[in-house]
Amino acid sequence: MSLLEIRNLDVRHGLLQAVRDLSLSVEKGETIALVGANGAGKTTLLRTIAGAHMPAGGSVVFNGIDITTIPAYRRVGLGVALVPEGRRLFGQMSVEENLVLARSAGRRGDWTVERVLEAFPNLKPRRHAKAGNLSGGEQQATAIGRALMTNPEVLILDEVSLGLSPLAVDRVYASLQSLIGGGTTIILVEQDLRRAMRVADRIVCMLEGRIVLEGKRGEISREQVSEAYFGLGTDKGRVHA
Ligand SMILES: Nc1ncnc2c1ncn2[C@@H]1O[C@H](COP(=O)(O)OP(=O)(O)OP(=O)(O)O)[C@@H](O)[C@H]1O
Repeated sequence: MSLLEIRNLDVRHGLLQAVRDLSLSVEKGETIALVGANGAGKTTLLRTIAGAHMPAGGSVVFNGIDITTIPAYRRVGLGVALVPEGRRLFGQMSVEENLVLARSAGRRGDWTVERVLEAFPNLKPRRHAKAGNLSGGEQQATAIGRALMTNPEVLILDEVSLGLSPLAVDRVYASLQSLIGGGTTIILVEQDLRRAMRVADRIVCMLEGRIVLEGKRGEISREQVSEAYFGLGTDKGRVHA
């Protein structure tokens, strides 16, 4: 049984259908990079998995439990954590307070403030700083740390690199790498194709609400992903590389 089974998912924003009849299985310990042009439906898919948006059709099954209609806060308790685009930290609260607050929402587990600070060493001197005064990279690290404090079984990261300097992106990925190596299941949206293809076990490319290409790292080329990204050569439907 896969950790996450998305079946025939339809998601709408009013009249606009952002996700169309989408099915995807995610195995335990896998890292999936979701790529695709602006408006392809990536954020909508992640938010629907996390329960921030309800689908019009289809189902989301996590650990064998149908969570399709379960509210977001209860999904956190089941082990689903989303790091949203824009990070959404409590700006007037310190890094530590943001982290501690998340713990009560999540599952029991090994993540502590100390462990997050070990995973993201650049946060150590900023522990008592207000989140609103942090750099973009420090905010992203705090947002990921906050998600980790819920002891997730699947960590969902939207636009990991958005608005960060190359150095800050390197730092965030260096920390993520230890999680990826440690068996945490990760679904991430990454605009930088080269980085996505370096970090993920599997690349999933979306176009206009559908998956048009998916393949394991090493079995899929950048050219294939680029073509799918722009909708070239995908008239045959979903392609498994
Ligand atoms: N709250 C909303 N209300 C109305 N339409 C929305 C809303 N959120 C997204 N959409 C529309 O749904 C479609 C999919 O958007 P979504 O943000 O999921 O795509 P994306 O692949 O994450 O794009 P981006 O890379 O630009 O974030 C787009 O056409 C977008 O305009």
